[in-house]
Amino acid sequence: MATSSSPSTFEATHAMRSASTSSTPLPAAAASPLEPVASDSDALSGSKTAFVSGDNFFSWRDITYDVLLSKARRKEIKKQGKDASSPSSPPQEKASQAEKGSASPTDTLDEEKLEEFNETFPHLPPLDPMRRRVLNGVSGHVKRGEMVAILGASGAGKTSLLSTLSARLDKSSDIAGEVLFQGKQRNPATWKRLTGFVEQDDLMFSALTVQETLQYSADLRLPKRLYNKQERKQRVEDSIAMLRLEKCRDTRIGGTGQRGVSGGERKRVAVGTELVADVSVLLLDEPTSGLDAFAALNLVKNLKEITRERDLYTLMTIHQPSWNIFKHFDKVILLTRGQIYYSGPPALAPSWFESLGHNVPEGVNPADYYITIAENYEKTNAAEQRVRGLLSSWRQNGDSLTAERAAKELATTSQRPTEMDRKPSRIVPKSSDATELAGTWPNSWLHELSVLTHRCAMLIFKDPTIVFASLGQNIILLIIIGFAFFRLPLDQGGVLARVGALFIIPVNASFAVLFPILAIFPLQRDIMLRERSAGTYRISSFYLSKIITEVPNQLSQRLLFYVVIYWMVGLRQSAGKFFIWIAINLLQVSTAIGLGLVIGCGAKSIELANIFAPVINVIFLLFGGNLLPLSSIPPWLIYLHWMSPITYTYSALAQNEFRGLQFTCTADSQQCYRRGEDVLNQYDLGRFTIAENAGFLGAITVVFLALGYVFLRWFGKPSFRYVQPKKALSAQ
Ligand SMILES: Nc1ncnc2c1ncn2[C@@H]1O[C@H](COP(=O)(O)OP(=O)(O)OP(=O)(O)O)[C@@H](O)[C@H]1O
Repeated sequence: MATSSSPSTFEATHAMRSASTSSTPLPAAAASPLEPVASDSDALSGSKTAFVSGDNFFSWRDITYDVLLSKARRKEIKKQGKDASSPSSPPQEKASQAEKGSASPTDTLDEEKLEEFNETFPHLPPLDPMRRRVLNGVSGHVKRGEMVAILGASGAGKTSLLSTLSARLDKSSDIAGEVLFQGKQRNPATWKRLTGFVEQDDLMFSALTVQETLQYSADLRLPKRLYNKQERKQRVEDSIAMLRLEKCRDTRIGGTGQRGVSGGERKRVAVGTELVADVSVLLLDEPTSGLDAFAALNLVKNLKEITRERDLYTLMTIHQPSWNIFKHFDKVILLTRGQIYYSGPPALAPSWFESLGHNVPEGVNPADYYITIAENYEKTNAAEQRVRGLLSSWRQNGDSLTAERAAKELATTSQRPTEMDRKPSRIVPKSSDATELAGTWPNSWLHELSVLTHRCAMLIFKDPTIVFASLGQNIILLIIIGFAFFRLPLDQGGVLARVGALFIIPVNASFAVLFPILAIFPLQRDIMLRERSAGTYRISSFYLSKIITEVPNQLSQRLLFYVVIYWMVGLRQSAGKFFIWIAINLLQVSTAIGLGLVIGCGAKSIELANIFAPVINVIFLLFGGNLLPLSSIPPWLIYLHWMSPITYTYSALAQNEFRGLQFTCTADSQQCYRRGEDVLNQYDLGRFTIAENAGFLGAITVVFLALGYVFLRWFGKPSFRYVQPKKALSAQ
């Protein structure tokens, strides 16, 4: 494969090269008050990058994104630093690194390399040896109504660029550069509502239909004061039509083990959940992944139409597109090692690469070819030179090429690229001026609560698998426990069996309630995180909606169990005692719901939740029952006894049953309890009254629910970070 940059077959190459050497600013005629242009000669000192910005542009310049190296690697580097400063550091190490050639600017950071880096990129923030530079001086822009793709091999930095531009970044990374939307800094108060971000793992509720999914999104994201119910419905209808989802509107989304919409339709629905809102920027992370070539092409064509129709700024990452798909983009940005090696219309890519001596072999998909040549898959020096050649050619000449094109784009200043072939949009956003929404939520807290509660209830009704499974579990345990303790007699055997039954019933409840909650809550939490990163609703309304639906759901499921088991075991025949039995057990179920929410909100994944839940439950039953007498619990563990809901449930149920009960003794009884009070004294179950125990259970429920809320706030806060001009390596 030839790697030289001559002979040139690209007509613009000559012009480009001369432009780059003379550092020609953009033609003055191109600039207008509406479309301010920052060119080579202004803005960031030292930057060579042409910067196109203005009312019709979403632009970014010299983006750098540095991530912390792993702890072990940082330790190693620190150690190496110390060793290097000692005279005994091995010189051959440096030589071998230089020979290999680095994969990215920060893979090895000897002084020579730092110097070379600073000479090549004087306008970028210096490298930090403790960080890895994932994006290195990336610039570009999307014009209104354009669809742009970011392409590159795995690990090239595509998702990082998309995340930086969307501002969805974690706190540990360092970012620098400049991002302008319509010529201004992004406003943190409005940006998340202006952008629709379609994530790669399109999490959705499998039980809801396409229409329901879109309707809930519209009801939550469109402000009620601007859109009445009918208009929100209409927006969903229009989105269904735009995304060609008519045929599957009543089909469930589906998921693992549940038939639903096709992969392509699922992606469209994910796009739809963003598009029902008044977004201006549509960002998509690998929307075609997992789709066959036909479905992928259809999706891209559809996205292009929508981009035109709604005048969006659309930017997506894409992995190995077919040439057919590649051609559909208005512009493509090719990335390798966090740097651009081509940015421009796809139609001009062949000439650019040919000018560098890279002719696409016959029968090879050009898009694949361009991505492949920018990686050193062969792990040879020649391949390394090829990759470096591509990068340096773009650095030297590509920017000028971009500048030339930008000048042309700007010359057609107020015209959108597709003004001529645009259809009038079905959807006319009412809150496109996002300042209207700045600092406020789209809807009132009560509206959020009502929509979210409705959705939670629908999820229970429409996917009763978990409810049926828990009911089945309750019935099986009812039969086993009921017959094991069936109609207990009032003799000494009946005393011990009663003690066992009154302990095992709350223990069973704590497991039976906790696990069904953990089976569904983590997914709901992840969907909440995605929805909240678009500023959709408050955490408190989400959390309360969950409590409002989960409490009656669990209580009603358990109620039947408690009624029947009371009769089967043959507990006290008194209405008052029966209702106390029900009340105490339901209070304990509330503590189990609270614990489920604490674990569900606190554990980062369902796997972790399923590890924590049994451990916590076993601790509570061990220290809360009569397995371990109070006197034998070590003092430093005694608080576990007082924290356990089983302690109070068991004590209250035992008092309710045993107080005033008489037992018979036979001559051969080794130990005889004649009165129920003797049993309570023996097991130390009368420390608090029934009412006090009920109070403690109520208090534990409140503490658990509050703790769950704190965890949810803690882990559920989306992280947004905005680069600020000239504030290198800082973040908000
Ligand atoms: N927060 C982070 N911490 C550590 N490394 C990171 C972080 N973010 C990105 N990286 C690294 O940066 C590189 C680029 O990642 P990115 O996800 O942007 O690649 P990509 O081009 O989207 O790849 P893919 O197509 O496989 O998704 C990868 O090597 C990744 O491991």
